[in-house]
Amino acid sequence: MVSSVQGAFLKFLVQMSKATRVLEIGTFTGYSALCMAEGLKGRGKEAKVVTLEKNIEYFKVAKENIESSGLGHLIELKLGNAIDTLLNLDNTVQYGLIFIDADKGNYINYYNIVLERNLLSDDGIIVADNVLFRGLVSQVTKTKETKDLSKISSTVKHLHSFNEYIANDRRTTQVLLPCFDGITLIRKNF
Ligand SMILES: C[S@@+](CC[C@H](N)C(=O)[O-])C[C@H]1O[C@@H](n2cnc3c(N)ncnc32)[C@H](O)[C@@H]1O
Repeated sequence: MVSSVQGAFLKFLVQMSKATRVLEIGTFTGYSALCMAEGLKGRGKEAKVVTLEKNIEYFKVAKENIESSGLGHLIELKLGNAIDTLLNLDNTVQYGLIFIDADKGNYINYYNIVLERNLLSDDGIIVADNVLFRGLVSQVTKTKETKDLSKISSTVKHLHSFNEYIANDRRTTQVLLPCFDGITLIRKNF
């Protein structure tokens, strides 16, 4: 779950962007969805955070939190595996900000589906969380030199692969901010 400062940062990004639609991959208790919904206030009837969660217990907790927040009209929860949900989302609707914060092994898949299905608006940004994972991601590069990657967790390896993958992807421009747990901002190239 994002910290309160990161929540304020997400709200700020939504306010700065022209987004009326925000897509979140990974709801948990709904905290970051609520922060981003705060940033959508005053953006009209179309304004919505669509947030995806596969775990029914977290989904129920998030639903309760969102309903009691007074921001329920700005948030739509979708239960299910995010890959399936993304593949079935109406792609005539584009999102101005897409926050990737679910299972790290699927970050590359989420990124590719978002771009291939054209879910990101032309002036939109993708925000990917935990890309430095407690500073451990840098260990992958160091350990590669000694060739002993067995002690590195799969989460950390997945995030390293994601960082390398997007850095080599000519479809987008990215900036990795070494704040919070590492956060990358990504926009489309033309
Ligand atoms: C780090 S938490 C999200 C935290 C939330 N964004 C926040 O800051 O308040 C990640 C969430 O993604 C969900 N998740 C993991 N894999 C998923 C998948 N394949 N599809 C949908 N949700 C998934 C987990 O159940 C968990 O609730």
